[in-house]
Amino acid sequence: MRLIIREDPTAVGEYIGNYICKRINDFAPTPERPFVLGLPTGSSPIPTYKHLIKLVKEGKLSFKNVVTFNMDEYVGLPRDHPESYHTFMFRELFSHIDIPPAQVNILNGNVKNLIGECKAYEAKIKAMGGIELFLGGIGEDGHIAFNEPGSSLASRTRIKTLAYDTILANARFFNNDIAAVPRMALTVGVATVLDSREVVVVVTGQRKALALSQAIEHGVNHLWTLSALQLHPWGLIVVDEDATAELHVKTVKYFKSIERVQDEVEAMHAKLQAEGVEDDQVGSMD
Ligand SMILES: O=P(O)(O)OC[C@H]1O[C@](O)(CO)[C@@H](O)[C@@H]1O
Repeated sequence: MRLIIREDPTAVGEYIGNYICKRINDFAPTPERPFVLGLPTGSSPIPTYKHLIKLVKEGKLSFKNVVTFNMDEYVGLPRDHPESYHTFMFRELFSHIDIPPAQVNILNGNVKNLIGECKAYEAKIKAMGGIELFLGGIGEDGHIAFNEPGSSLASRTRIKTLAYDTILANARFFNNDIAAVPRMALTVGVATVLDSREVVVVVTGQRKALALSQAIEHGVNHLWTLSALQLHPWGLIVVDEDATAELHVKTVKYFKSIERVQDEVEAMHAKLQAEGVEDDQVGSMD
């Protein structure tokens, strides 16, 4: 796992936006072989989305051959509600880029058969050949997507009852009316995220600092589901200075030293891939 530290949320968004841009361009997607991208909602990814929009407008990036799968959606909130994740994604990203709407996948929390919806979502991800890069956000309790504390680390897309902490945190999007926040969501599972070939997680702000330290300085456990990223060979967390507030100085120093050689490792990885060496022979970048 790698940890990249940037000054503030804007710099974090620029880093992740450029990173995703490079991954998509290196992949050279076509209609027959699209780049499959997982995406989150929340306030943390907004600077990344702003930067991706800028790159598309500058002609440096195209989503024409990108297929997206969102992490989660509330249950029972109308699709056109201003706080549905469907509305959020079109408002913050999809309406400003060149992605064909048919290539956007977002769970539908308004169907009768919610279990069927979740199974079909997993099947569609599989049919697309799996997710190339999953960008994720976390909650203050360390949940990734809506995999609340106590979620199985082997979980798949399913219905999830939101933790009270999450309902409180998300009330800010519902005029601080706790009663207006949906109680349930559909979410990809921890295992769905870990199945992706690469996972990038954005963590900004001091209120996420405890979750970050629990996820990277302690063992893998189901109470801080982001900690499962330790099991992934290609995990990257990009944070701002505020989010490092609970980390040990030696942890910060360690990851900063890794970043210094990051470019060399990436160059080596690209060279080995060009020579046809499989990913698992290359090893991780931690
Ligand atoms: O970035 P914010 O606003 O803290 O929101 C994070 C929330 O968004 C989510 O990514 C929901 O998809 C959750 O992981 C988390 O609850």
